[in-house]
Amino acid sequence: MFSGCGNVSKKSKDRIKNTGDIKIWVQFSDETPEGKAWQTIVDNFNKEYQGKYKVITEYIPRSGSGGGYEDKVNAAITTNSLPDVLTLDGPNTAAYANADVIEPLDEYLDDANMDDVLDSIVQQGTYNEKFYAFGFSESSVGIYYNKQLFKKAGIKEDELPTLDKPWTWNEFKEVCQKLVDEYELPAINIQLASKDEMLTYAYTPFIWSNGGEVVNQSGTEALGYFNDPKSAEALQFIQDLVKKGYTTNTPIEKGFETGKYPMLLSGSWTIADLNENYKELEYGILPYPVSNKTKKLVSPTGSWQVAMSSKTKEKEASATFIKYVTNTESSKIMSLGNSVLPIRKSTIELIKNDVSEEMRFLMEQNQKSGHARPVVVAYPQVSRAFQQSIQDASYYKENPDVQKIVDVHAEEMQQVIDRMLK
Ligand SMILES: OC[C@H]1O[C@H](O[C@H]2O[C@H](CO)[C@@H](O)[C@H](O)[C@H]2O)[C@H](O)[C@@H](O)[C@@H]1O
Repeated sequence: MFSGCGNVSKKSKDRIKNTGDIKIWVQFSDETPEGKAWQTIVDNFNKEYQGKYKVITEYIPRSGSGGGYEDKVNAAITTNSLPDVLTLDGPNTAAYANADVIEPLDEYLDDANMDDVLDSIVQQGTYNEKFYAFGFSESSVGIYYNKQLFKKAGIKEDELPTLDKPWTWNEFKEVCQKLVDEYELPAINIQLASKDEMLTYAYTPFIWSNGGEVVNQSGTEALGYFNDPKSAEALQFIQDLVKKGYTTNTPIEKGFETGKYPMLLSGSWTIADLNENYKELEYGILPYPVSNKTKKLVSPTGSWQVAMSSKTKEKEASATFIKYVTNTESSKIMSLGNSVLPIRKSTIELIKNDVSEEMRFLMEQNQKSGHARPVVVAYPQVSRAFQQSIQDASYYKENPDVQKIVDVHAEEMQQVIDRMLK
């Protein structure tokens, strides 16, 4: 009898808590273009579902080193205090799903028109054949260049690379030399100083372009892949850029934006920043430089996603919001507001005439050469080892032997992968 009473009272407690209000954590600030676009979507949702569901967002920006948000999520996992819905980066899906932090969404998606969603978004959110996390934007990275600095250094518009004829690594180095000779400053900020996921995200395409890999297809082997000479050659390319003074791991703050550096390696969201805060800058975007040997263009994809905490009591409300933030209209608001790539074919159709030439270029590059980061349960640790190997390579005086660097870090990756697979 006692136990019966206990159950009834627990159930009714759950019902009382089941109010339709949901809390969501996001990894950006409400003052950024992304935060503003997000709040518009949330306001629209709250209006449409007034009286039924209500979303409250907590904005927890990632710090410069990529921590902040992730640290808070990790702490909440241990104290069982995650919100109903949380954001997570695309390549972390396997780690979160494997640890049962997030809930599969498949049973809620019958009316979500999933055929309209880009394959890259479905793939990054899928683990063990279940769909766990829904990307709310897609991404791409390119080489931003300052039109005036290029012109003054004698680099003509018709010499610039295209998606069909990108610069090889050697051609890219020749251009860097020309710019360094002219301006006596590094030619490009490749964001080495970010020391976070940006390094894995932006530099793995160099490895793939050269025919290398970080891990094998099934994500079980790093040894023999990350330390294959083809992968090492890509790190050598990056080390050479630092060694020759073409780039630096201690760049001037906002050096490209303020017209000092001729080039910047960055994602599509930089378009929003430049258009808003550096209106004077005349810039364009160029494709990734390609391996001298293969000449294969590869660019990064992947983006932040929304997922339902496996502990939420508000499953219907959470799923309804996740579908809302990823529908055609919300994807349009996010893409135009934060200059990020759409996640749906219908959104691409809807906005293709409204986006800038630079954005259209990145959308095309994405279709032609986009490559997702590997699906590995130990992704966070593998990525950290990758980032460390880049850091090591960039300190070329201390670590001149790139093969040695990849040998050490491939071993480190293998150890964490093996531990996870046990
Ligand atoms: O503004 C869109 C997003 O831009 C960043 O994320 C992108 O770069 C990350 C590497 O730094 C990469 O891991 C992620 O998959 C890309 O979408 C930023 O870190 C995000 O907070 C932001 O939503």
